[in-house]
Amino acid sequence: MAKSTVVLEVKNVERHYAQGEKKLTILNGANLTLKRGEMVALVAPSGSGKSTLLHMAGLLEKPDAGEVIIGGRSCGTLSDDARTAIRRNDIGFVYQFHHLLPEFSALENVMLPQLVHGLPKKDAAERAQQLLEYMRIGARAKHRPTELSGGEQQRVAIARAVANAPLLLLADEPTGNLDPVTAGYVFEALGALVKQSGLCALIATHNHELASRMDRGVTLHKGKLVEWKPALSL
Ligand SMILES: Nc1ncnc2c1ncn2[C@@H]1O[C@H](COP(=O)(O)OP(=O)(O)OP(=O)(O)O)[C@@H](O)[C@H]1O
Repeated sequence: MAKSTVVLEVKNVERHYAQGEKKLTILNGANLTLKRGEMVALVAPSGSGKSTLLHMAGLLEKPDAGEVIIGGRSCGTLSDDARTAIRRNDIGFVYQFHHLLPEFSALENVMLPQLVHGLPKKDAAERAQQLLEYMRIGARAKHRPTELSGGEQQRVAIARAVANAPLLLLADEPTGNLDPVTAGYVFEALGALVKQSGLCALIATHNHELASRMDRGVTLHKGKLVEWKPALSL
């Protein structure tokens, strides 16, 4: 990665969808900068474009205008292969539903991306175990997803997302499917990981309490990102 501590830059990003004859503008000059070690909440009403923004930042979709820069590389003009490589090496994704592979243990689920990355099995297993310990579920490493609680499954999913030491973690409602206490545990584990590893995270959430515990918050207003204040009722 470049020397700069800036990991993600979203610059004047626009995204429009066709709705019949009409043009639906979702992002309209969205700007955002994320630095190493930062955990930023994305709090905005349903349908305002949170997932759309995460898709742009995660190189899953291309903006209609503007630029996404990751680790100093402007991604718009890169080939599909280069974008896939950045997605695989530098970005971790966490979703509301964990999408763990049911036939594999927690440990194996965290090992898999590392094996795909070419890491020897022994090293992948060691790192996977370390990450699970870090998420305080090391003792459940041999269990399959169905033998784990929702919060435990989500912690495995987070460990898997950071297994290849990405620069950037993008999470779409990672605690949306959990009760408030479990959501708090998962959030704490995620926060500790961000601080410890120096990655940065953009986390879409409807949970204002969790959002207020992050370094800062942003919200979407008329397609632009503006600072979010915990007191604001959205
Ligand atoms: N491929 C698409 N084609 C047309 N419209 C789309 C497409 N994807 C998203 N939209 C529309 O764009 C808007 C923003 O969607 P998005 O999923 O980004 O919202 P969101 O803020 O993540 O919502 P939620 O909190 O409900 O998940 C919505 O009105 C949605 O219907």
